[in-house]
Parts: sequence; C-alpha cells; structure tokens
Amino acid sequence: MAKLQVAIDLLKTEDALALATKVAPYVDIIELGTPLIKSEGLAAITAIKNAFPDKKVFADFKTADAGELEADMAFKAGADYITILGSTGNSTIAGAVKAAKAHGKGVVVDTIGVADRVKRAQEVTELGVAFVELHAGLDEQAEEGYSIQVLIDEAARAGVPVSIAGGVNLDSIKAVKDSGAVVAVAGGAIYGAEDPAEAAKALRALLN
Ligand SMILES: O=C(CO)[C@H](O)[C@H](O)COP(=O)(O)O
Repeated sequence: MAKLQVAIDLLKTEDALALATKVAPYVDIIELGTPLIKSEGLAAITAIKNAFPDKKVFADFKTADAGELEADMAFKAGADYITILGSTGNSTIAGAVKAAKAHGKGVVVDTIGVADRVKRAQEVTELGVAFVELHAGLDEQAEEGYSIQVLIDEAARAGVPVSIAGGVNLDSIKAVKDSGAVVAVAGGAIYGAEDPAEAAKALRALLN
C-alpha cells in the first residue's frame, strides 16, 4: 500500500507541530519543508521527531553539495529521510547514502529541475537511495499548462521506487496510487485545507 506523506510548508515549528498533531493519524511520513528548515533550523526536525517518534520524519534539505555532512546533520537531528537534489553529482548522493547507512536511515533524491526524471531516477537508484521523488515544485506548478499527469505517467514507467510530489490532491491521488508510486506527497492539499485532518483522512482513504 502506498504511503501518505504530508509536506509541511509552514514557517514556524509551533505551527508545524499543530498541523502534524491534526493529521498524524492519517499519514505515514511527516515532511519538514525546505522553508521550515531554513526558518527554524535543525531544532524543528528534533521537535517533530520527539513529538511523533512513531512517524517517519522527512527533512527536505534539497542538498546540492556536501552530501555526507548534510545527511549526517539531518539524521543526528532525528530525520529518517533527507532529500538530495537529483541534479547534483553522483558523489554527493553517494556521500549521503554513506551517512544514511551509518545511521540506518534513508536518502530520497528530489528530481526537481531534472529534465529526464525517469532516467535520473533509474541512475540514482543504483546508488542505494531509498526512493526517488518525481517532483514538480511550487513554481513549476504555477506555470501555465502544468499537469500532475506528467509525473503520474513517469511513475508508471520508472520501474524503480518513486514518490510523486507536485500538487497531489483529492482529484489526483487515485491516479497517483494506480501509477505504482510508493509514496504520495501532499502539501497544499492538506495544510491549505479548511480542515486539514479531514483532508488527510480523505486522501488516506483513497490510497487504501
Ligand atoms: O517540496 C515542495 C516544494 O519544493 C513541496 O513540499 C512539495 O511540492 C509538496 O507540496 P504540494 O503538494 O503543495 O505541491
């Protein structure tokens, strides 16, 4: 069964904790978004892990260099997963995988900005990453003509474990599930909902 990941793109740890408290019963992975980590630092990771020790905590570092060092920082703070950019060199990803193995944690490669996401997903899977995020970021989603269907089609032909992030919502999550993606990532569809718990519950139900 595909896992549900909530992406918390808020700026304050207290707001992230409040949101996570509402949606935790329905999600498997709690993601601290890049803006939250930049705003609050590693302490935000520790706060979320301490509050939700049974959930996987995903630190969206989007690391581009010093993979081993940054992964070590994230894992020491309590993260279970760190993201490394797929557009960076294999040595950065391999360094992060080395740190992940030392901590018994995982690396997720984020394909944001990568031209051929499927090819890169297949390449980096060989390096020992946990899974690859087929991702259209917030700016790409805002571009005219954007459709999550591109990511869904890519997931179906990737042949390696992938997540999908890029505007997953109630309309698209069934297709995300059917694509074979191992994780569905939902940010705005949950934190932007009038009732985030109901939104997460409904997304969960469609994944089951
Ligand atoms: O990593 C991100 C942006 O870089 C977001 O967290 C990710 O895109 C998921 O959020 P949404 O469902 O709102 O697209």
